[in-house]
Amino acid sequence: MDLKSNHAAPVLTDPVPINKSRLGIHSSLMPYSGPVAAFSSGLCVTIPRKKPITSVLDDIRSAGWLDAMKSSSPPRKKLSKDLNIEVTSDDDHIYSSWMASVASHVLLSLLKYPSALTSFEQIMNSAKGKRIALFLDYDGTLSPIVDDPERAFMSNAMRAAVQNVAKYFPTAIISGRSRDKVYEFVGLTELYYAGSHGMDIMGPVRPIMTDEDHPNCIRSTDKQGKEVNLFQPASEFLPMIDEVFRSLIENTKEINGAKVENNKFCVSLHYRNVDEKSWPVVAQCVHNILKGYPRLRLTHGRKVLEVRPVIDWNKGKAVEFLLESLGLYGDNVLPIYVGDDRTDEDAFKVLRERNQGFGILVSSVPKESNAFYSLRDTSEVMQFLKQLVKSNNKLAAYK
Ligand SMILES: O=P(O)(O)OC[C@H]1O[C@H](O[C@H]2O[C@H](CO)[C@@H](O)[C@H](O)[C@H]2O)[C@H](O)[C@@H](O)[C@@H]1O
Repeated sequence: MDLKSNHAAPVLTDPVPINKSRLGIHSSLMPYSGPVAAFSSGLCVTIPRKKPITSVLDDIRSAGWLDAMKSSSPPRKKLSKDLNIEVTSDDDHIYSSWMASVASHVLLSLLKYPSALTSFEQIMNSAKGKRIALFLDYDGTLSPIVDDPERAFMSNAMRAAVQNVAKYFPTAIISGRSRDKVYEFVGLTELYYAGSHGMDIMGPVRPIMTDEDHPNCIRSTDKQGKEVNLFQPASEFLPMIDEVFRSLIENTKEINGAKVENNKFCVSLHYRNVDEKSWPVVAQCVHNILKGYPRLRLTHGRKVLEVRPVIDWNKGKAVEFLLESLGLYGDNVLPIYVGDDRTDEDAFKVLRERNQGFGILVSSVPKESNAFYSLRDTSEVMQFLKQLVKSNNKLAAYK
C-alpha cells in the first residue's frame, strides 16, 4: 500500500467505543444487547457473561461515559493469545463467530495500518529530499503503561534512542501530562516539550510569529536559561483547573484506588486501580463537578478521565504550532507523529488533512485510527527511532 492510497483511505474515528455494526458483526452474534463489545484503547474484545451494573446513573450512561470507560478497560477473563481477545461466554458458536469476525478485522487492520517497521523503506522513500520532524507522545509510546502514573519511567535505552534521534531530526514530545512532569521523566534538553495536551508549549524563539497570530505566546527562559517562546493558550483557565483539581481530590478520597493528577491546564482522574464496580461512582463524581463548569469538558484516555478547557486547541494544533515555530514550512517537511492514545488522534488527523507526513499508532490490537502506520509497543517505537538514525547516517555516508 503506498502512501497515496493510504491518504485516500476512508477512516472512521470516534472517541467512544466502536459499535457492533461498525465492526461488521451481525447483532444475532451478540450475546446480549447491552454495552460494550469493542476494539478499543482497552486493547481487547470482551463477551461478558453477565449484564453490567444496572445502576441508576442515567446521566453519565446517556452521555456515553460508562461505555467509554469500559472500552478503555474491558474485564479480563479468558484470553485468546494470538488475537488478544477476551471471552467470558461458554457458547462455542458465538465464540467461533467472534473469532471469525475478529480475525478478519485484525487482517483489515494490518492492511490499513501496516507496521512502520516493515514499511520502513516506503517511509524513507516518501522522506527523500524532505526534512523529517518528529513528534512523540509520552505515556504508552516512550514509556510502557503502568499502574502508578508517578512511576511511568522511561528506560535508559529509550532515553538514549530519543536523544540520538533528536540529534538528526527536530523532535518534540507532546504529552497530556504537565510539561514539567514530562521533562522530569525524559530529562533531555535536546528536545521541545508540550504539556497539557499541547496547551503548554515551550519552543524556539521565532521572530516571525506575531502577537496577533498567537496572543498567548510570550518570551521566557528555559531551565538552562536559554531564551524560548512559551505558548499557553488556556492560561486564563489555570485558577479554574486548580479549583477542579482540589474538588476532585476532596470528592474522590473515599474511592479506593482513584488518583487525581494535576496536569496544569487539565486534570486527570485515574481509575485504573479502582474496582470496576465503583467506576460509575468515579464518573458521577466528575459529572457532578463539571456541571458547575460549563467552560470545561471531559475527554477519555487509557483508564483515565481528563477534564480540560473548552478551547479550540489540541495535540494536532500543537503540532502545527511547533512546525511553524521551528520554521518547518512547505512541502519539503515530513512530520511524523507517534502516539497511542485517543488524544493523539487529533494530531494524526491534522497530518492526514494536511496531506503531509503521517501518524503512527502504537497499539498491539486493532483500533480505528487516523494514523497511517502502526507499531506494536514501546519496544517497537525504540526500534523505529533507531532505524531513523541508521537510515540518516546511511544517507549522509552517500552524500
Ligand atoms: O499524552 P500522554 O503522554 O500519553 O499522557 C496521557 C496520560 O498519561 C498518563 O496516564 C496513562 O499512563 C499511566 C502510566 O502508565 C497509567 O497509569 C494511566 O492509566 C494512563 O492513563 C498520565 O498519568 C495522564 O495524566 C496523562 O493524561
